[in-house]
This record gives sequence, C-alpha cells and structure tokens, in this order.
Amino acid sequence: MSKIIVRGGRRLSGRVRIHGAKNAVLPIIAASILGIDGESVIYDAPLLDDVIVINKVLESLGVEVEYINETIRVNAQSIRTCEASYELVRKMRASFLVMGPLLTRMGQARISLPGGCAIGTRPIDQHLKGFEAMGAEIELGQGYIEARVNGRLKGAKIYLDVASVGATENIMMAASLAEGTTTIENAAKEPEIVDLANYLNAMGAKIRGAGTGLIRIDGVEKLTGTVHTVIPDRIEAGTYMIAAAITKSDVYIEGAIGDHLRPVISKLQEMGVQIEEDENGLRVFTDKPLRTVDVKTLPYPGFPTDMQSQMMALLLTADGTGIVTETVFENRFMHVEQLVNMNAQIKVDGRSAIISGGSRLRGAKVCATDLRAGAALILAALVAEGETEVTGIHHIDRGYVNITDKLSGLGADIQRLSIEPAAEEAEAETISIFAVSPSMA
Ligand SMILES: CC(=O)N[C@H]1[C@@H](OP(=O)(O)OP(=O)(O)OC[C@H]2O[C@@H](n3ccc(=O)[nH]c3=O)[C@H](O)[C@@H]2O)O[C@H](CO)[C@@H](O)[C@@H]1O
Ligand SMILES: C=C(OP(=O)(O)O)C(=O)O
Repeated sequence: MSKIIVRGGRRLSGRVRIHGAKNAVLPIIAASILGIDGESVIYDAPLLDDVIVINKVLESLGVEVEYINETIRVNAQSIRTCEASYELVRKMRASFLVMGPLLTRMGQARISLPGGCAIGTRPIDQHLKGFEAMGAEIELGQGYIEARVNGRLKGAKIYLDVASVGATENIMMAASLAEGTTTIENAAKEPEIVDLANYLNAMGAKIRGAGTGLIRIDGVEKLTGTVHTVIPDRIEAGTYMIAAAITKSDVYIEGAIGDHLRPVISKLQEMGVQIEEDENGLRVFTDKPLRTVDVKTLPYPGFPTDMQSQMMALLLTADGTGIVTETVFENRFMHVEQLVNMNAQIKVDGRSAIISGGSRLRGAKVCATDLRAGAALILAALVAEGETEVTGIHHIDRGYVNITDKLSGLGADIQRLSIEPAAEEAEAETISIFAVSPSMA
C-alpha cells in the first residue's frame, strides 16, 4: 500500500519517455493464445499491474509466459484449460479478451463475468452478439459465461450497436481462425485496434480495414507466433502533455505520435498551448494564461474518454467556464468530488460538468477512484498550493509506469511513500515472480 505526496508550484522541464500502450498490449497478449506454433515476442510491453494480471491469466490457461525488461515471450503451443477464473478476471476487465481467442482455437471458453466498475456498468453484450453470430452457443450461469461451438466458428456479418473497442478486438481475434469471411460494421477505430490487427496479420491472419468503421476478416486455418513492437501509449502521452500545460512549462514528450493525439492537440492549441511535432515526439510549452474550452468525449477519432479527467484538471486553471460532456461511460465523474476537495469549482449536471476556471487549487487528502481519476488528481496537485496526498495508488499502477519518477525527473516535487512497508514488500515479491525489470530484479 502506497500513497503519493505532491507539493505543488514547480515548473517542469526536460524530456519524458512514453511507454508502450496498455490498451494495445493487453489484447495483443490475449491474441498470442492463437499462436499454435512458434513463440511470440512482444517488445515495449510496459511494466504495469494490468500486464502482469493478463500474463497470469494466460499462465492459468497453461500458456508459457516470460516477462523480462519490457519484452514478453509467449509460447501458446499447449493450452491446459479453457477457463479463466473470477480471481483473475475481477482484477481487470480486459481479461475478458481471452474469450475470442480461446473459443475460436479450442471450440470452448468459460470466463468469469467481468462485471461493472467505477466508471460504468460496462456490459459485454456486443462481444457475445458477435460470437453468437459466428455460431457459438452462449450460456450464463454461476457468474461465468460459457461459449461453445461444434467445429469451427463461421464467418458472419456483424453490426455493432456501439463502436466498442473490446468487442471489435474480441470478434476480430475470434474471426481470424473462423471458417469464411467476417465483417464488423460500426467497428471501433482506435489506434490500438490497428496495432492488434497488425499483430494478428503478422501471425498469419487476413484482416483489412482496421482503423475504419468496416473491418473484413478472412478466416485462416492456422496462426503462428510472431515478433511485434507495441505502439506508444497515447493516453500516457496526453497525460504528460497536460502536465506541461497545467504547470506552464516546456516538456518534450518522447515517443508520442501526433496522429494518435489529434483531438488532444487541437483542444490544447485552442486553449493557447504551443505544440511542436517532429518524428520522435512532441514539444509542449506555454507560459501564458490559458483560455477555457468545451470538451465532449467520443469514440476515436473524437476526444478520448481516458483523457477526460486530466482535461478537467487543466480547465480548472484556465480563464472562464468550460463544459465537459462524457458520452462514452455513464459514470465517469468520480474525480469531481475529489477535485472539489482541492477547492475546484465544478458542478455536475447529468452527463456534463461545468468547470469554473481560475479558483486557486489547494492541496488536500484525496483518493484515486479509478486510473484516470488518479492521473487528474496528480495533475491538479502539481499546481495546488501546499501538499496533496493521493491514496488509491493501485488504480494508477494499472496504467502508468513510474509516474512519480517520471514527474520528478521533470522537476516536480512528488514522491511515493509506503503506507505499510511490510505489506508492500509482500506485494513486490509477488510481482517479481511474474516480472523482472532492471528496477525490480
Ligand atoms: C483495455 C482497454 O482497451 N480499455 C479501453 C476500452 O475499454 P472497453 O473496450 O471496455 O470499452 P468499450 O469501447 O467496449 O466501451 C464503450 C462503451 O460501449 C459500451 N459497451 C461496450 C461493450 C458492449 O458489449 N456493450 C456496451 O454497451 C460500454 O459500456 C461503454 O459505454 O475502450 C474504452 C473506450 O475508449 C477506454 O476507456 C478503455 O481504456
Ligand atoms: C478505463 C480504462 O481502462 P480499462 O478499460 O482497462 O478499465 C483506462 O485505461 O482509462
């Protein structure tokens, strides 16, 4: 158990390196189950708690996984069981992404229901609708979803009612080994979908149209392990862009891909932040007061919901009143109450939050209620008067590699403290069984 202490008021400067994308590496690890022959080598796999959990899910299925220095080697030649237990799936919703690969390769899968979480109910009906269209029989019982098919899944025409990232990925993986052609209409277009399609194609799949609303998958008989480098994390990059903007600093975000960050770049520029792009990353700088903007979250290429809370923290420091509308998740304003504890002026009205910029933020004891809420609290703390103590750090560890080291490397006054040293030691020991990195070995 840890907490993060931030003393606000420092300007930032220098470079920060962006790690591989959490939301790309998780489906890619799940897709490795499809490699009947050979080994997959996945480079730039960020050392995050979520990555450790999905590796454990694969190991529980009998897959061999080795994770050293941001490189994962997966050997999925033999699968022992097709059941992913509640103990693992409850820790991370993305574990449900093993359903598609298991079902299509093994003809069956039994996965614990992932359930809701702090940001919304997050149903999986679109995943199941896709599997059923391909001929699977689905049964729900005792907290598990069981899917079975006689022989191979059959290619189908699938229209998603919502452009779900997870459903697009799960169906794309299942369709890769199905008999015939599958089309996914109203598919999600996120860069992480494209990265997964590139990985699957390198394994031998035939996928076209990833990154557009219409994906076509011609099923093949066999997929084999391959070598792949994960794309940089656009949400981590966006979070450091806001760290630069909120502290009126000058920071180079190494590895950030401008094309993946268009809506974030455009909103920051509208506010008066200067951004320079080159082939290696983005320079974000400003020393002037910022103008407020309105922001509405939408599926890609719209403004990402995973950047909504961080953007809200920034709007608190801008001149004027801005409105943030969350359209992707129905309950993603949990950070508001915590920001209000820091003297933020925010009113929530249904799916919109009205943010009055300009009131002085004050350090407080706050709690990260989810991953991006935690990021927003740290960002607000960077400019708050006095000391902020952030608890609920396990959420932040799901998605940010070494956030305290990275920010203190840029000059922030931030440190991570152990609340109960004995408990943390035990936690670190468990993690080191599954992951060896220079800092942990
Ligand atoms: C591991 C990962 O990649 N996580 C990302 C992924 O989550 P995830 O894949 O879970 O998000 P989805 O795109 O599926 O969810 C978007 C919306 O669709 C709804 N929905 C989804 C599936 C379904 O079967 N039925 C349904 O109604 C959800 O409740 C939500 O309101 O995309 C989200 C939206 O960009 C991001 O916030 C998450 O960081
Ligand atoms: C909501 C997020 O992730 P997940 O879908 O893994 O909960 C996120 O990355 O902000």
